Amino acid sequence: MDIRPDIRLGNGFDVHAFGPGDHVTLCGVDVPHTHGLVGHSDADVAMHTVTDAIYGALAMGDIGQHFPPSDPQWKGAESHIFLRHAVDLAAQHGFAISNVDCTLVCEFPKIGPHSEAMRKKMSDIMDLDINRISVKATTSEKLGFTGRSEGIACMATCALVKP
Ligand SMILES: Nc1ccn([C@@H]2O[C@H](COP(=O)(O)O)[C@@H](O)[C@H]2O)c(=O)n1
Ligand SMILES: C[C@@]1(CO)OP(=O)(O)OP(=O)(O)OC[C@H]1O
Repeated sequence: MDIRPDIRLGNGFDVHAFGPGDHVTLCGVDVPHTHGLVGHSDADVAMHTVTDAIYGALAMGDIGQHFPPSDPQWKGAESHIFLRHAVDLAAQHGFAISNVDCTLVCEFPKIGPHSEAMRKKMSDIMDLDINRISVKATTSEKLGFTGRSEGIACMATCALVKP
């Protein structure tokens, strides 16, 4: 008999381009900025990335398969809908989320002053202790599309456990 707990790791990656606007929404927090982010939904690149990491850990597709960008239902949608769907899907399959770690890549806006609010927001949406949620940031040293401030990229890792 296999008595090991079932542990699953998933990763996520997403990019959204800057466009007109005066703020970006990251992890559900509105951060004032010189530009907005372009997307079919609210373009919350961080929340999409964490959502995809959970789907990845479950080996159950990706955000675009669950919420097709061709479906007008999701136009302008708030991304907590997608994240909560992934969390509920994990629970339906007997998994608890152990932890989430995400890294935003952009020169601006600076994430540090907002990271606690972002962790708190994700904690509330996921019903997960804030100490299990990490939000980090790095520049790409002015290299590449993030370095040219053409958009924001995000990477995330998620661990699921089935006791
Ligand atoms: N958008 C960002 C980018 C970076 N930070 C913080 O600055 C630190 C140094 O960034 P480097 O890319 O020069 O290594 C980084 O560790 C973050 O703490 C940020 O808050 N927002
Ligand atoms: C979130 C969805 C919803 O239609 O649209 P976008 O906001 O464009 O975001 P993306 O990261 O490209 O993922 C695809 C879609 O599922």
